[in-house]
Amino acid sequence: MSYRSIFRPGLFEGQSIVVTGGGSGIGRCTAHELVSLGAQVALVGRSIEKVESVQDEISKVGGIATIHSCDIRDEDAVKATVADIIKQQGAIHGLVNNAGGQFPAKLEEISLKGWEAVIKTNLTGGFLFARECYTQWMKENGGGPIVNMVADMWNSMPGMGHSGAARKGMLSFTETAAIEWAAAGVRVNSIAPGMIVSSGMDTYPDWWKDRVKARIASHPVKRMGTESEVSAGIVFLLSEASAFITGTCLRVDGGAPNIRMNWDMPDHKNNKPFNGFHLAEIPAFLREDEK
Ligand SMILES: CCCCCCC/C=C/C(=O)SCCNC(=O)CCNC(=O)[C@H](O)C(C)(C)COP(=O)(O)OP(=O)(O)OC[C@H]1O[C@@H](n2cnc3c(N)ncnc32)[C@H](O)[C@@H]1OP(=O)(O)O
Ligand SMILES: NC(=O)C1=CN([C@@H]2O[C@H](COP(=O)(O)OP(=O)(O)OC[C@H]3O[C@@H](n4cnc5c(N)ncnc54)[C@H](OP(=O)(O)O)[C@@H]3O)[C@@H](O)[C@H]2O)C=CC1
Repeated sequence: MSYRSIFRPGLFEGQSIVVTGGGSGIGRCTAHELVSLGAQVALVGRSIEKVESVQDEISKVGGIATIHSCDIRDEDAVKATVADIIKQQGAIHGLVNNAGGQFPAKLEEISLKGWEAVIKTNLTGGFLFARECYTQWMKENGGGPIVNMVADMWNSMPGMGHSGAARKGMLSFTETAAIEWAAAGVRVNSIAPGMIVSSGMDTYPDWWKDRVKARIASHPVKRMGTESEVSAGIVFLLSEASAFITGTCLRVDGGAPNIRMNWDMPDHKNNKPFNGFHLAEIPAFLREDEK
């Protein structure tokens, strides 16, 4: 993987930045971006093989990455991992709380175990990692930026009820942490990618992938985003360029608003589908001709 960043070389020189979920997709891309800007990174994930392979890529370009196998839902494991990162890297100057995931399913098909697996992955795990980075390092050492991964487009999105609930919770956590930890010099922001081409959706069922493809036609910029477009937003939020920005959420979604609000307007007169959706799919209360 070869990286040429649009940001100023040396932007993160001498900094140690943690990237959870750094073994694939957006996390892997962000790790490369940060290393190309002078940082050393701590890569966290459940699978040691995945973070190890990114560590190899990074060492091939002369960068430094430490690797840490940890399930972010396990409080003791998170405490030990943050301590180990501090021991190995000597400091934590920033945290990218990127690890996350879910499975597409209707609400009635989600078991309690499935619900809790997703809520803990996308809300509790991020809280635990941020809390430990704060208490074990940032609080007493001048603070640092924290970037939390959310997904604004899952607000009320059918098939993503568990993840949407967790991500909205993470937005609220971001706002509260930004206020409580501001005095210690900690900035806390969220980033909300829209539809991004990444390895993350490889395991999703075909009906979901078809649904994503169908959305492209009605997307304002008619394409999905890239991992590096998300990484660029993360880098901005980690950098001094965003020094007065905290407690907010940066959308990287090509202008696609909340999915619930993003109903396509049909061509009523000709009863034709518009932007990929047939009239019959538009709820009656939105149809002008039935008012
Ligand atoms: C049109 C709009 C387009 C929007 C695009 C949005 C694009 C979003 C993309 C991404 O976020 S991609 C990146 C995300 N990456 C992933 O999602 C990775 C894959 N997911 C996971 O790793 C898991 O989902 C997980 C929950 C995070 C893993 O948890 P865990 O390892 O603990 O899971 P399990 O032990 O396997 O299962 C726990 C529990 O969950 C139930 N379950 C799992 N899959 C399903 C399913 N497909 N349907 C229903 N239930 C499921 C599983 O059965 C277990 O419960 P019990 O059966 O034991 O009760
Ligand atoms: N791709 C997209 O369109 C969008 C993605 N997002 C979010 O962006 C983030 C990155 O996604 P993306 O790169 O696409 O997908 P990936 O599935 O490639 O990345 C998710 C990473 O999180 C790690 N992870 C998952 N669960 C845990 C856990 N319990 N403990 C530790 N690590 C964990 C995974 O590693 P391992 O399996 O080894 O633990 C994996 O490396 C996720 O939070 C995702 O939901 C948000 C909006 C859109």
